[in-house]
Amino acid sequence: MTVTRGLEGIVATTSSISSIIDDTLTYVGYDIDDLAENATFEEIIYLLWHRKLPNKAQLSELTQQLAENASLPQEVLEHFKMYPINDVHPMAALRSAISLLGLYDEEADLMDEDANYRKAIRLQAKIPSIVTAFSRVRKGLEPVAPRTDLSFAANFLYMLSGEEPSPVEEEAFNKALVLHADHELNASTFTARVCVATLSDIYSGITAAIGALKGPLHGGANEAVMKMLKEIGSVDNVESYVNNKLQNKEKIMGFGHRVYRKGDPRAKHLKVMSERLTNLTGQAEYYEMSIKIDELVTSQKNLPPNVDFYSASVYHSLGIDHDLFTPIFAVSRTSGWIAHILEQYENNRLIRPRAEYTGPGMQTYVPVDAR
Ligand SMILES: CC(=O)SCCNC(=O)CCNC(=O)[C@H](O)C(C)(C)COP(=O)(O)OP(=O)(O)OC[C@H]1O[C@@H](n2cnc3c(N)ncnc32)[C@H](O)[C@@H]1OP(=O)(O)O
Ligand SMILES: O=C([O-])CC(=O)C(=O)O
Repeated sequence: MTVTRGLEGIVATTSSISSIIDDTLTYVGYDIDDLAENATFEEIIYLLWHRKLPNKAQLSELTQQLAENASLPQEVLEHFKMYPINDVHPMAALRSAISLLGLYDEEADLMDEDANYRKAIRLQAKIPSIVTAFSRVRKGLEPVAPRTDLSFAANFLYMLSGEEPSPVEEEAFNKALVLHADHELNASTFTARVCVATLSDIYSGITAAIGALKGPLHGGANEAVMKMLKEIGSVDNVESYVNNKLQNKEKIMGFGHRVYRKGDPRAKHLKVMSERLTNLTGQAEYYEMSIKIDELVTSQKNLPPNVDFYSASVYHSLGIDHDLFTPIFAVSRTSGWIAHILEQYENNRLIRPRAEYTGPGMQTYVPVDAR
């Protein structure tokens, strides 16, 4: 047996959703740079699920379906009040709430294509309501009902704060959603595909994916980056902090990637946004610390920043609580997870690799009294 630790370089499936070739990321053949500058997140959802950009009528139908399905069952809202609220990480709350949502979907176990598409809409529509409602309930505030006249991005920020975002905030948040939507066979997407390849349901697949995204080597890195920036505190402390970490062979969060070698193409868009938003909100120090960390880690370790690095200061500038950064990643990535889950169902085979056994050789059972 040849063991490939971490499945590095192993091609485990075919997919027509997104690709990373020579450090270029495309969704269904469209360059991420083009999409980041021009597309709305609603268009991206349609693109990933249908493998083509929507025309006006298709886009307005999807937008309407998302708006109509955004409300949460009262039972899910009530459930938040039962959590040990101060101790619960929003990713754990989200993982639990998505699983719970499945209990209130009468079609949860229906596996036909149309039912799965209806569930896809419901999940994508409700996940922003879950994240924002949890965030408010834990602060003792009432959830804000979704509006039907706002874009997906604006609605999220509105439900979070209760105030309509400015055009600059809406544009930045939309771009962040577009950039995080899909990424080939990353760990959480692979998890979703492994789960549903047993012919389990879509709620189980998304719940499993959220669990995988939560870890700091994957989506959890954006929150860890913000923690690092707070810990460093000022530009003057960056050099000693980074040198110390690297000397101790500790990882700097937000750097490195399993697939990209020259750099993550999404990071440059977030870097531009970080500069703009930190300046606009009088928090330029966060951008200045970030670029200094970037210079040091890139020059000393040849490790460029990934999508999680500059997104931290972007979300911070938008006034978002730091432990909501990874749930926001999940709100966007749900579009990609769903696309992959539906693709897996279309051409399914159980995913079941092997392990090389390294335990003891054959042993004889000894009854407990004789041990
Ligand atoms: C959305 C996303 O999931 S993007 C990734 C988000 N995760 C992070 O930002 C966490 C920090 N980065 C990392 O832990 C890694 O770079 C990963 C997990 C992203 C990729 O991991 P792998 O491909 O398995 O690389 P691996 O962890 O084996 O690292 C290879 C070498 O680079 C070093 N390295 C990798 N990333 C970093 C880092 N961020 N800081 C310092 N050193 C690093 C490792 O220490 C290792 O060095 P060694 O060969 O001297 O032991
Ligand atoms: O592809 C990966 O391994 C991680 C990543 O960048 C993502 O999921 O966006």
